[in-house]
Amino acid sequence: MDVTLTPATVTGQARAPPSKSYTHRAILAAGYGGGTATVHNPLVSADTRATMAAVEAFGGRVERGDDAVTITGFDGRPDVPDRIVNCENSGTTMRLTTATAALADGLVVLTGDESLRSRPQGPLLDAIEQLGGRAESTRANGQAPLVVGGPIDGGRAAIPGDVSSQFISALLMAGAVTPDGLTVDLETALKSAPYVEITLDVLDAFGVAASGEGREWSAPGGQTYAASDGEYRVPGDFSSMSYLLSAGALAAPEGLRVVGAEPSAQGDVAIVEHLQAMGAPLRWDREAGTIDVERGALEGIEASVADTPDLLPTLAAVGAAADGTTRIVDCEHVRYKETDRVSAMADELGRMGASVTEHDDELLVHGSETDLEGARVDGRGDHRIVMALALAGLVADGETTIEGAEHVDVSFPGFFETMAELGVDVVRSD
Ligand SMILES: O=C(O)C1=C[C@@H](OP(=O)(O)O)[C@@H](O)[C@H](O)C1
Ligand SMILES: C=C(OP(=O)(O)O)C(=O)O
Repeated sequence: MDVTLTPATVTGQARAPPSKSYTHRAILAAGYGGGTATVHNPLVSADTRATMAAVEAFGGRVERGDDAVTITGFDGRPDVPDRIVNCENSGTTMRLTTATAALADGLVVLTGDESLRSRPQGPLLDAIEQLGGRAESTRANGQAPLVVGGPIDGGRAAIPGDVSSQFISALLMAGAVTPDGLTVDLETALKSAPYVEITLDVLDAFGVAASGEGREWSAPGGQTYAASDGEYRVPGDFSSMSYLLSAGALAAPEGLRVVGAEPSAQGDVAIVEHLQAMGAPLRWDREAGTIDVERGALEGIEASVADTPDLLPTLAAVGAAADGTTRIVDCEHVRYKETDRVSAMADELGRMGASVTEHDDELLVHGSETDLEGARVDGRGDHRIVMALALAGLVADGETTIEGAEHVDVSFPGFFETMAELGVDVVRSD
């Protein structure tokens, strides 16, 4: 599906979708449990449905209700699935459940779509082998399809910290139910570190201890996952909110309110400070969970995405409409996502007339709203590229057509409906 946008102003109120990262972890944590847990306010999207299906494949039961998912877990001992585990487009699902597979007494086959089959899994496979499990890439290239099995008892594994934090999250989640517990030694400094904090936050809510700092992270073994009173509530998603808040900063002369913005461990709350630093009037009432933002005279900033890789497409798009240079640094790991997002944003914003310079670990966007021109752009089959290009389309001169707009279903299924409710003319075509 293509979506065509014309310049617009936005106003009114929008609800933040539930957090994708918290939802994945809550569903899998409940899956590791022995009893039943209800996850309230879950994100139901293509990626989280893949995690639900994986929990079912490992022997859990997942029932979807109104604004809740009820899960009966497999009690720390996953079945050997009678089917492949299809992680679709979701890196989080594949990494988290590859470690689950290492607990199975047999072999598990994990795969995904073309994008996921090109993303790095090698360090996690090596770690599982160090722990005595079997972990292979069928093409011997460190990518899915994967064949993984165990059961591992725990132990100690060394792994790089700068490819994906999901490897560490995965090993801690699985390590807690091993007999011996699991310690991860990082060979390089951790990137995307707040996502490991999200993991610890969810584990804590399920009564599971894990800890670490710097280069050593561990989960004692023999633990049981159980949510307090069998209930867990997912907070709002700040990566998804980054598009709504940026739409306000770019195009809401009368202001825009985002609700569902309660504080949590998400590193992507940094979008609030980035937009303020760029000059957008923005107020976050943490108690009420509301953020009010208005259009501002935006100027370029320097921002590190070491901890917040998913903000790169948003920052690049806003930077393209801000005056001066936006310098996005520490971004090499953003190349290992659904697509190489550094080069995708450089190319697609370039098609809209922006001047963008790409380096290995840095993206320089030389912005000016008056230079952006509507164009036909490729969403690269990547939800975040689609949503970021929609932001540029709000302020570009003329029509912007985004190809592959349906991919927003991965993390923010109602994105274009929300934009339309805020006043944007969204025209869909095949
Ligand atoms: O654990 C998670 O929920 C995520 C971790 C990050 O990936 P990396 O740790 O691979 O950078 C992030 O980009 C992804 O969208 C979600
Ligand atoms: C990279 C992302 O997710 P995942 O790694 O789960 O595919 C994302 O949501 O931007």
